[in-house]
Amino acid sequence: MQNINPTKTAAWNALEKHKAELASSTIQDLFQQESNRFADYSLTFNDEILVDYSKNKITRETLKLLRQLAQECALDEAKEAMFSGQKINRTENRAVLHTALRNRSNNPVLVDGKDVMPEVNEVLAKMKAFSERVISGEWKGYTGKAITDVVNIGIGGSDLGPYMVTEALRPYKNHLTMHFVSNVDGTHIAEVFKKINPETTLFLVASKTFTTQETMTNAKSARDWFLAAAKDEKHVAKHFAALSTNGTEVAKFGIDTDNMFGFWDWVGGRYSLWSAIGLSIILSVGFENFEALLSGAHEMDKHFRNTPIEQNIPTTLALVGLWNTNFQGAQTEAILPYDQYLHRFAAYFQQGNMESNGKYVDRNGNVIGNYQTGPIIWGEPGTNGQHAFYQLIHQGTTLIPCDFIAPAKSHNPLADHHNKLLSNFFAQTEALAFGKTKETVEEEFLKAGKTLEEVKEVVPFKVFTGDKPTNSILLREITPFSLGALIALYEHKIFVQGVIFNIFSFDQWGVELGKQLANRILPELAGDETVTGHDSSTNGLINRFKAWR
Ligand SMILES: O=P(O)(O)OC[C@H]1O[C@H](O)[C@H](O)[C@@H](O)[C@@H]1O
Repeated sequence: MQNINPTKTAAWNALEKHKAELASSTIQDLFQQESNRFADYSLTFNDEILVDYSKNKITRETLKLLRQLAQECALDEAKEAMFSGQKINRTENRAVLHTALRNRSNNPVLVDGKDVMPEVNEVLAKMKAFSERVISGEWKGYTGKAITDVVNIGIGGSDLGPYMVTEALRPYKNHLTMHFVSNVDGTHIAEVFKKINPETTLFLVASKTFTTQETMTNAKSARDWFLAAAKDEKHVAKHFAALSTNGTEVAKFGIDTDNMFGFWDWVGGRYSLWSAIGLSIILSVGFENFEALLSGAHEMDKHFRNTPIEQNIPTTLALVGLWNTNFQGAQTEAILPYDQYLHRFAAYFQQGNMESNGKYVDRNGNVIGNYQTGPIIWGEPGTNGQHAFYQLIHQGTTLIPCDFIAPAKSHNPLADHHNKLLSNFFAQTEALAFGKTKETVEEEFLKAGKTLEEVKEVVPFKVFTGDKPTNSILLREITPFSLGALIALYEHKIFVQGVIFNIFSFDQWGVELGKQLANRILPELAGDETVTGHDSSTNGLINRFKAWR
């Protein structure tokens, strides 16, 4: 992977000039100039996912220059470095191979000269056998009863991915009730304890490192709660499994390593739902559906690796996103799924994108001064968002590019709900792009029998400038396969942007300082003594906490 400052490329320079030339055009103008924008600026994956990026302020020239930028930043070489197991996570000296976890072709993938596929397949086979026993009821708890509830204890990548997918695939669910505990706030696990029975509950302790404070604290409380009922430590083996890379810590915690499902340091936490961390997904929807999820992602991996840049969906979305943040002034990106089952999708990619590309130091170790790296990611399912924050997207002073995502086919085709839902999706992207002029507002008033004199004060507030960029991602249906492909699409989008930003997308040093300071503060919270070792604000807060608790 080369270390190229994107702003030093010829393409970046040309994009700056091009941006100035386009400044006076609106998205509406571009639609008037090009009658076929939809056909020319949309791509289809596998006849299952349509990506329409026509409602962005881009032209053929914009795309040509953005593609040139990707080439000048050696994107193809970086892609091959990732897929072939090179240690592109240089600050941790690790390969980045979530693609190997879903490598359904089984072609060898080498890390340090060793093919990782046999181990990947071995863990998959172990998860299959285990999940079948639990789902069928053959696996019994300590009083001989079958498992009814599964509690995944994990945080960050060991929670967001499996939780998001489990929710997204609810239509494929079996009888097991799933719970996800992440927060170290005792409330989170205490509320789950109220709903479960120790005799019929299986705890999955999901942690890549098996040292994460929140997860280990929750796991210990789960164990204490379980033993309060089961009494005998030997019963732990029937009710606790570990999903981790750290066998030593798993054994120390007291979980039978027969019940451990391993993965490897070349799986990033936020890219780990495809690994043993996906066991809760398998328990919820069955192994076959998990395999279909892997297959969907694998198809997207092949598309990303092999499709020329002009038709390459993740690359195109990455380039359009980069254009919006670095040349159009956007700082955030909203992800707006018009599908209730995808209600954690934005939260999942908040970690995916912001932990990967929220970096201010480039691959040479220099502070980045003159371009933006990862955007702020946020979002909520439509139409809820429409009644909450869309006001600002339509009429605020900040530009917010949005991804609208929806399935054509609903899993719950109730009366006309789905047409209503989708009419909102289409209408929003139309409204954001084309707006509403002063003339139209006045015309509407005239039609309603008002005079222009009567309404002149209110007219400005009813004008929509439009010219707001959106991507529309329409899926035929949310299936395990299409969901796998959709997730992989976003993962690769993040990768492409990270390559061009010249940053390391697969480390996360930015989360460490807070943890370090919390470890220093924790013992200070124990006694009643006044704390004086920090700044006045931190001292003041700690001391008031001690007085009030
Ligand atoms: O899976 P674990 O080792 O418990 O890590 C859980 C999470 O914690 C860390 O702070 C990282 O920021 C995340 O990337 C990670 O997913």
